[in-house]
Amino acid sequence: MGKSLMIQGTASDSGKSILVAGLCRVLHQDGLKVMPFKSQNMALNSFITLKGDEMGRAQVFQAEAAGIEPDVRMNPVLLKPTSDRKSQVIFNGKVLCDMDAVEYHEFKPQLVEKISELYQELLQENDVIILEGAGSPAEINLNSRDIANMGMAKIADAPVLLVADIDKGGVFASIYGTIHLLKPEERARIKGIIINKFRGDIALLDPGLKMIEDLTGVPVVGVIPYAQLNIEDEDSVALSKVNRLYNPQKALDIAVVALSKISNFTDFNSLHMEPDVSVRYVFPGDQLGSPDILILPGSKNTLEDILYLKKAGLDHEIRRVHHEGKMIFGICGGFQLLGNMLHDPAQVESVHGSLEGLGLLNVETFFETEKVTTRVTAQIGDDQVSGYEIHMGKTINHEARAFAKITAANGITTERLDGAISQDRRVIGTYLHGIFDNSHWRRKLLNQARSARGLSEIQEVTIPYHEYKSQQYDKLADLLRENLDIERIYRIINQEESER
Ligand SMILES: NC(=O)CC[C@H](N)C(=O)O
Repeated sequence: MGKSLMIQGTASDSGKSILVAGLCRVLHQDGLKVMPFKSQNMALNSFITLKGDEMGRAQVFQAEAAGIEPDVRMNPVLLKPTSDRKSQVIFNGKVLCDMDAVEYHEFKPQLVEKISELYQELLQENDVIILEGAGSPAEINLNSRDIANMGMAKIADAPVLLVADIDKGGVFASIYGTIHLLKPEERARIKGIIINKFRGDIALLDPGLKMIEDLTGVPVVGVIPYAQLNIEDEDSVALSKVNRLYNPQKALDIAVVALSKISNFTDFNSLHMEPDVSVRYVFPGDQLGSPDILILPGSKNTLEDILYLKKAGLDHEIRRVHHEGKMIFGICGGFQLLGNMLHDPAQVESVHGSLEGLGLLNVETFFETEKVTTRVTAQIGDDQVSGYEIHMGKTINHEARAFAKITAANGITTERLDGAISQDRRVIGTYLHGIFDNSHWRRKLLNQARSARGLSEIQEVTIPYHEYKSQQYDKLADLLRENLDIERIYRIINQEESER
């Protein structure tokens, strides 16, 4: 029977996901069978498992850090916001329906039993499960029906480590306030405090650590310095911190349009590994300039995003970049945006009915009520690539060329075409998320952009993305081993820490 440890935060973006990934790596390195778990995720950035189930992205990189294949049971509930009020509710990898916040709050008690059965199953299969909370456990208006923080800690009977972000300021108040807003039995679960994203002199911090320990009766088990690691983050809180400027020391300028409902922005993480590439995100009001490759990413709401692009004047700007002879690349929602028309008669995504797209690809998209979630293998020229599809839209290609030939979907051999390429070959659209993670094909595409600029091609292919990520997880584990009292954390996991 496995053991549990839960990481909760004093706020969103305090570093819970990364900490869970790092602890998964530490335990994995120590030879334990460890699995990440988050009962409920709210994110547009999702992933498709080998079985074709959809789950949150954070548990995917945590699973990689733990050295295991992502499994939908690691994230039973995924909420994908479709508008400011509604979310698509995904349970165990499949869409249940759209609900607003009140409907979901009413529905939650039905989930408790299911989640707890599933959790027991996972405990049987693992030595340790590291759970991640959501936001803060002190949302006192919602706590009666909580399944994400203390509600889940109770189901799992998990000791909790509370992480707080010192970079934001107010760290002691947020720790003290969070702990004191909890009920006594919840408070008793908190066995350690971690201060994250610290920059500065630890000698100055030390007296504060002692004081917060005395005030709360909870030991500080570590202070983690601010570190720059290229590790996938789950939601667009991370996107607001990304680079918005071209790094002129790099030969190729790749610009990704930051759509309002951007999904799967992790599609572009592997591009950061390339020595000749600068990746920047373009928000409304930013200069689009003249990028060598302009990328339109996925979108949870393509119709809303075409209106968003038009309102920001980015539609004209994207056409200008095309006229300048640059490459335009659309993935999923981005592919749909490039087409002539978007039709949503059943109001799957929005109430807008039919809208004109950017008109750069002769394709049109119809939104359907059934969602496609597949892991695929495909052929592009002589490259075999892998990727995954997550979409409700179906796109009819009137161009002469497709982008890829799909050869297997969810492990079953198939033959169908994906995507489209324009006549001038400079506009490319595909449904394949994760396409840039294919190192060999990625280099070919980058070389095409180099040739267009008269630059010589680079033959050397960088290390496979999964190897690069593995190195990053090891670095993260080193950072935690240096700055956390790992032995004490093991005692906490084993519930050997004496009661306060
Ligand atoms: N992942 C995406 O980009 C989805 C695109 C679009 N919203 C669809 O469902 O078809």
